[in-house]
Amino acid sequence: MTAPDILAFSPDSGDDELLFQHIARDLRERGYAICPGALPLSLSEALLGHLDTMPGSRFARAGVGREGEHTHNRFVRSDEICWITGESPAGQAWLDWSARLQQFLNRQLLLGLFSFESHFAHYGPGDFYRKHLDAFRGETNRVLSLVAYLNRGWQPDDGGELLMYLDESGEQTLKVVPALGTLVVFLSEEFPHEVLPAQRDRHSIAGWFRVNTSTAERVDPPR
Ligand SMILES: O=C(O)CCC(=O)C(=O)O
Ligand SMILES: [Fe+2]
Repeated sequence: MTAPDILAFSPDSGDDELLFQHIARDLRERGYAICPGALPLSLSEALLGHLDTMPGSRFARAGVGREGEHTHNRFVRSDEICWITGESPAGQAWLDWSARLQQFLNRQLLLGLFSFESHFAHYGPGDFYRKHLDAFRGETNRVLSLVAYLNRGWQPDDGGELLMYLDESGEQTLKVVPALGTLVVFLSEEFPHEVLPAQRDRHSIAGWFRVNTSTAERVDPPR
């Protein structure tokens, strides 16, 4: 297993431009970017504060599959999610920040990202999400996946890593610790990945930038 070098950002830098440049460069060069401590601290704090106030009833068991084939398959994933609509100030701040990233990447990489959907995810102890792709080649308009972790004090033996498969053979993998402020961005069609079970509650946001296709009117899948 080889872990490519990862450039860390100071969470206090407050300089989105530098971070966005780093993400754009890594996406261009290898199709993914992993940025520990990169989510602006004020945004992390706001999202954590919001999570604290959210009743568990706002979360619903996550499903898999597209519209017609949408199912709740406990063998594939066992987390629960809550879509981010922007009705809370923290949710809106997240959407604003993601919109700035979208605009930057569109300018730099001409990706034509058109919209963004995202949800909070909660994995309880033992929960997992088996190996999957966020988009299937030619079948969907999810282009870029964005994950942000919201876990203070994550310890090495807490588990819950994101395991990314970097090559077709599945030999080259990368484990990402879901520590507060770590961001992962990757081409949705290119990288299978899975969430390993954790020993404790694991909070994150998962989001997808989409292009506008002829099927864009459909709710596809977000559920
Ligand atoms: O939380 C993570 O590390 C990744 C989640 C994920 O793969 C997904 O929601 O599609
Ligand atoms: Fe995923």
